[in-house]
Amino acid sequence: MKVSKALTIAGSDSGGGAGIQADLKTFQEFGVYGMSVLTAVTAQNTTGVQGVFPVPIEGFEAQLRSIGSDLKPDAVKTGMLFSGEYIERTAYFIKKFGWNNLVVDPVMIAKGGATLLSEEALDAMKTYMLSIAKIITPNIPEAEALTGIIIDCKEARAEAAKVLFDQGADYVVIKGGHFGEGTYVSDLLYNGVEMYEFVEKRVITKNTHGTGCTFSAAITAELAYGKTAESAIEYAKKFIQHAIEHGIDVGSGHGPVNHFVYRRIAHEQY
Ligand SMILES: Nc1ncnc2c1ncn2[C@@H]1O[C@H](COP(=O)(O)OP(=O)(O)OP(=O)(O)O)[C@@H](O)[C@H]1O
Ligand SMILES: Cc1ncc(COP(=O)(O)O)c(N)n1
Repeated sequence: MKVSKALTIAGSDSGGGAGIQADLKTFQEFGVYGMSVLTAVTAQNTTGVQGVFPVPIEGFEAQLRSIGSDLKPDAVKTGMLFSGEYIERTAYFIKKFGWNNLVVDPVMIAKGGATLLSEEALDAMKTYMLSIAKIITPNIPEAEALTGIIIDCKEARAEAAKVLFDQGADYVVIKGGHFGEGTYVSDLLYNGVEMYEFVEKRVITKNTHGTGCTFSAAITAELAYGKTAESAIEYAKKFIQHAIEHGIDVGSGHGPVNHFVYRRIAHEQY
């Protein structure tokens, strides 16, 4: 049986809602064969991050080599890359193995405020990752950090999208989860020519752990199937909306979004 294959290069979330776990669950939901390379292990649950433990760099590189020497992902995503050194090595191996369809989710800070990317890594993210990214999916604070633009209105968000495009990504998606408290939440897509807005109703819920990881994993799964960037983003937006609407009540803090939402809805009909 021939299957589409996707690789995630990211950190582990022991709580299972974000990071590698969110990515693999999402790939599975899309029927895509998932592979993973771990940058760091986080001790984490719905209340926050209790510790961050990087995988030794030799172990990190060994995972990339193992995949590159045997398996060819149809699409790749990056999440928590931990530091400039891991970023530089990630870009090197992606180029060396000729992996295409790269989605860069420039994870920097967890929802609870824990740092997942060291400050010195900002330049490495711009230098190494943006130039090879097909799609970059920053949230508002990440787009601000990468561009130096304060995003307090739609015009500023569009300006930041142009700057990120000029830094090398083919498609820039600036997510709007952190954009005000309005009735709607909108993500902006810029492809170098036009700006598109994807708008959905804002879901009032505390269960939003892993929204960004799940959204970018869904885009990656669609790219692995050979979909265009535009249609991958459009479908991923619908997927994350369902996943947030059906968020899971586990733990005492921010529960995760629901990665198996389609199957669960199907089961509830019986
Ligand atoms: N309350 C909400 N209702 C509907 N959609 C939302 C909500 N919050 C976030 N989203 C959507 O979820 C996706 C992820 O957006 P967000 O801005 O939360 O990313 P993020 O901050 O990177 O996520 P994370 O906090 O997991 O790192 C986007 O498509 C965004 O529009
Ligand atoms: C390992 C890892 N990667 C990414 C996130 C961001 O997700 P969130 O902002 O929803 O906590 C996280 N918390 N942990």
